[in-house]
Amino acid sequence: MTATTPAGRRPAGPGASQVPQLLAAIGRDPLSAAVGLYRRYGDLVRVPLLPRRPLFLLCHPAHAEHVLVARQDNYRKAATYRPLRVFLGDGLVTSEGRLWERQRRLIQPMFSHRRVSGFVPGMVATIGRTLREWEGRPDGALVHVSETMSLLTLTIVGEALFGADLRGTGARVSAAVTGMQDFATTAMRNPLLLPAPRLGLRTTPGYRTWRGTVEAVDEVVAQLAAERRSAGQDRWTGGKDLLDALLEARHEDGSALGPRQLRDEIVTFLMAGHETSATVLTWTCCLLAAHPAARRRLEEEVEAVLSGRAPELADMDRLVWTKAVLSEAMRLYPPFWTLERDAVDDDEIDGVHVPAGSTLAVPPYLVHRHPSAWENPEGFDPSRFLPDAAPGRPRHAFIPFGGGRRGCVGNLFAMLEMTAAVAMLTQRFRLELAPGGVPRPQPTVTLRPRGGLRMVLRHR
Ligand code: HEM
Repeated sequence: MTATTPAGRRPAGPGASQVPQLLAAIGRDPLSAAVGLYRRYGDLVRVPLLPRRPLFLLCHPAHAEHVLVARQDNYRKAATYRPLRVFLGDGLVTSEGRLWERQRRLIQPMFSHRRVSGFVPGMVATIGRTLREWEGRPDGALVHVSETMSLLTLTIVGEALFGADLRGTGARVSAAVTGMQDFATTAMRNPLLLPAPRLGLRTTPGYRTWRGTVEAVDEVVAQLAAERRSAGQDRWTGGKDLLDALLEARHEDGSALGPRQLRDEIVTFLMAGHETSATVLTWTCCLLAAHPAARRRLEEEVEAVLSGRAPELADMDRLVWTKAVLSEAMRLYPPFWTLERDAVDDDEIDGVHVPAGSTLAVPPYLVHRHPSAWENPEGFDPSRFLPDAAPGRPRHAFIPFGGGRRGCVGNLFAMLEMTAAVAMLTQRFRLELAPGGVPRPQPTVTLRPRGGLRMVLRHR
């Protein structure tokens, strides 16, 4: 199949009469629907969802670069993020314009290389504590990998950014985030959402339960802000954390962040900073079990670099295969499997007219499999991420952290915690697939293994 839509031609895609059928398919499984559209029509697909406001599916690395980087000023977070906005408010992920710029300026320094590097000892201690629970389990026990990874990454974010011990409330927050994602996903598939967002949300099944979930998270968040530890001695950095920065921030007129903005930011970081990394760690465990040669190489690297001791910051650069494995897991199962934007003004992509108000979906899941950039795209092959393995690969063929100014602020944080977690897990255990094998991905806001992931624990 030719992937590119020739310039100047009307883009390929289903006709208006096929839209109801397509909406039903999106409702059932949006990932399969996107893959189906790509296979049938190529890498620039136009779907006439609403009159004058079509949906474009863009799967080529050059499209990703166009929307996320080259013409980023013309694109804002899509209306499909509205269900998320109800939960995250105007936090960094969902805000726009000057408000977003101000927040990003305030928060970015907290994620500098120096600051984030300082989190490594705390991350390692938390990972060690989490894995000790598995050490007590008998060989052959079934462990809940996705749940453990979720609690692990939530605990790390809580401690690093908010100086809070979330081990007690963690399971509640984690379950709430999952509930929020499920609801947001159902809402995003509600055909009423785009023309009538409020009605779309209220008519989505589970709306009431979901409001309850939001309130439960709000309680935890309010408690976090109220319990701000003043001494800070037991904080990882020994210095100021994100919560301090938010509490101390002042607008140009000298006023502090209001309680609503503070709440939105905390909820945003609890969500964006934990479920994503947890999902990658979960898929990584699963892929390693399915590819024993890659796992053996990982075990050898971890032994050669660490000789049985805990990882330190200086080791991170030397755990080259470990990081390649994580990148390959993110290529195949990018947590944010689709990124969506609305066009502010008219644009042209590959010679195709994109009217203002169109929604553009750029799915990393499909960009990461585009044959122009990836050989054997469906295969698991971490060596493609070894240094100098693919000098000519377009930069935006790999966009697990998005791109441009709205790219992930926590990417280094995530890479450090995930590298340490995989290395420490490999030192102690080997995880085997339980009957049923590799689960199918479930496209919610993040791409989770359907039904969670349980694996068989083997001690090394
Ligand atoms: C493997 C882990 C992670 C992945 C794959 C990931 C992916 C992404 C992606 C794709 C975006 C852009 C979304 C869009 O363009 O619509 C994003 C934004 C963001 N991420 Fe991450 N993320 C990860 C970990 C983290 C962590 C650990 C944190 C915080 C500690 C974090 C905080 C954020 C925030 C606040 C934004 C919004 C940035 C902005 O719009 O200015 N993420 N992330």
